[in-house]
Amino acid sequence: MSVRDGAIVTAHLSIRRDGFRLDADFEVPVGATVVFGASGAGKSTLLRGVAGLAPAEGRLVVDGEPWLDSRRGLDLPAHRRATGFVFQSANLLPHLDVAGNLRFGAKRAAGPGPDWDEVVQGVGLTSLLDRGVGGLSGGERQRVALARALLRRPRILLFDEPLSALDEPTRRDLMPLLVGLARRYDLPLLYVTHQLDEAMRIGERMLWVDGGRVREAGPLATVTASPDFVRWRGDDAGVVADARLCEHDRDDHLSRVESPWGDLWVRVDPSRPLHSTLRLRIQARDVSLALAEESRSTLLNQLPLVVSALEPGEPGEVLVRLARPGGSAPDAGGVLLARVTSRSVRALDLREGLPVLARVKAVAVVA
Ligand SMILES: Nc1ncnc2c1ncn2[C@@H]1O[C@H](COP(=O)(O)OP(=O)(O)OP(=O)(O)O)[C@@H](O)[C@H]1O
Repeated sequence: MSVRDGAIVTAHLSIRRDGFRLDADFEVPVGATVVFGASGAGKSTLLRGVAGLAPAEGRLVVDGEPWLDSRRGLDLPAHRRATGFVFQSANLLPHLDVAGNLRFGAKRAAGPGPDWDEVVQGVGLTSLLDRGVGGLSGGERQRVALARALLRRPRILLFDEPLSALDEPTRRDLMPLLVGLARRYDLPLLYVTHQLDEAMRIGERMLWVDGGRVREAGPLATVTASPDFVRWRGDDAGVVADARLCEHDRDDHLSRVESPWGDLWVRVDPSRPLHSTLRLRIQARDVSLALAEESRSTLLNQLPLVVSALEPGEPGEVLVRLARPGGSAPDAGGVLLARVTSRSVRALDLREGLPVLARVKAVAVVA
């Protein structure tokens, strides 16, 4: 299937609830968009508005089909919107076995899409079809919910914290599956989470929802490096980027990757194939700055970069924004952040345009 470019979903949703109002304008392309924000920001409300599960006003077009247009009096009910919704709890029908639950989704298929065998195999349910759902593990239950959603042949996938009730190993297992499916079936996916680590692993793009509004939207690397987002995250602030695996040094158990910040040595599972893409995260607190390269250091990763901006951080701290010399705009995802003391800023006379050496103490391979 070809990957479609451009916005597949365009929305202006206005939803009023007791004491809360969501006013969300956004566009979503094919692939995984995380809907991220604090508890109570309106993430679930936004998802329910798209699904037709919360009464909304405004306009919503999904894959060329208007689902909501208040001015024309159009408001498709939930059962006529081709959504594949997966909630935190799988909501399976307890009196049916796995196959029965899947047939329930398939019966409501909204149009062309993947067939039974493909979904059952793809989601890893072949050996579970005859099992009653009562005895399934949490991860297995979510697999069934996912397959049921796909068999509905949706035009959009809507996942509301689908992994939050699961343990960490099961979450790790399921994450690539959840995200891979959006690409495999050429679908937009809106994925609600309030956990930054999950957002960083899952998302290609991010909608940052704050106080009932979409505060920022765009590629994950751009939104998470934006000054407001960085200020909001405080000590947790950092940057994320996709990098290419170039070389395994099996003697030293290190691998070289090409990242938008420059080449880095990281610890990577040696079975990962060369040229594959890794997602890296570097937290601002793990980057320090020096003016010239010392010949010896225990730090492996020292990147020659240029100061592009200085932003106030916590009292006595400054967030230094860094870019490749003569490199791309910050939007391109090549920005690195360093959290340093105001005293060090004065001591090194840090200022815009100054070449520095960014010493990276820790690089996390998040996906
Ligand atoms: N059915 C409802 N009736 C009235 N108010 C509601 C209803 N559902 C949600 N709200 C309110 O709307 C606001 C946004 O809730 P929502 O569940 O969308 O937030 P959220 O960002 O998904 O939060 P969380 O991460 O905690 O799930 C909250 O103040 C909530 O109390």
